[in-house]
Amino acid sequence: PVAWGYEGDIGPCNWHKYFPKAGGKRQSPIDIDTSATQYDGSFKPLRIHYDSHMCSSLTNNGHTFCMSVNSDQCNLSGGPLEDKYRLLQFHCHWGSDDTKGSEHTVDGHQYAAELHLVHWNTDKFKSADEAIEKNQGIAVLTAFIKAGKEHRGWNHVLSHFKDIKKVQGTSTVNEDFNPKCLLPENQTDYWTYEGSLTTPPCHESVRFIIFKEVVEVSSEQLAQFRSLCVCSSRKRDTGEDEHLVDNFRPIQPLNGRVVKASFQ
Ligand SMILES: CCN[C@H]1CN(CCOC)S(=O)(=O)c2sc(S(N)(=O)=O)cc21
Ligand SMILES: [Zn+2]
Repeated sequence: PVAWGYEGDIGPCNWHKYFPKAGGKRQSPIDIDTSATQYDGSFKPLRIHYDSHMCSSLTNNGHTFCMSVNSDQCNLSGGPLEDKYRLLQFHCHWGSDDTKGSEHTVDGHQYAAELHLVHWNTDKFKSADEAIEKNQGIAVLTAFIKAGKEHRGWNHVLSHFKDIKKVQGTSTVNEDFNPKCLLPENQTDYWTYEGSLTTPPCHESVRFIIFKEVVEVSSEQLAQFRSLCVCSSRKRDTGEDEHLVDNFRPIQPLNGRVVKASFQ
């Protein structure tokens, strides 16, 4: 597999050389210009049904932490979606300080981090591997994160970070944890548009559903995100491990796409 990253020669400006879809016309992330969004009154209520008795595993894949979920009881439907989608994994993107880190921006404002809950279309496809390459294959529930009061739900995930400090570190999470607790209270107000995976291979298969309400976590919790190492490449001349920061892709051209809003 081709190495890619977020800085230097293997950074986002060169992804298209090895991953041609990264130069496509419906790439993500984008800036949400709230003056240009279009209200769509036809959306049905979003249905987010997650159970909490699910075994999952937390991995440091060298680009972010990834909580893989293997419960067929975690489903998403309704809203702008025509089909039923199953939760595959969730992860986050963040920056080296609280002033940057989200992938999408709102009227040019970048948040400290961004949560992605990745789902695949089980009505249309037989496997996630098939769905990730196909139009309407993936739906990503997205919540912005800012520094504020401590988020107790996140501690269930962060408590496992010591086991995944190194790349390819994996920890099995068997506790009673429901990822729904990571979402904002208001789940009726969101923006949605058709885009892509924000990492290589950047398949143009993603429907993004982005909540308007921002979730708060403490600065200490954000610092724990940044404690994860890339560690796969050489140690800096200071001998310290390279840390996994600024793992957000820059915003991409809208190319005429319209961002729909579920609210007026
Ligand atoms: C580091 C690799 N990230 C990707 C891994 N997967 C695709 C598998 O490619 C072979 S995936 O479908 O789970 C997703 S969703 C997603 S984002 N940031 O758009 O929500 C990125 C990826
Ligand atoms: Zn992501």
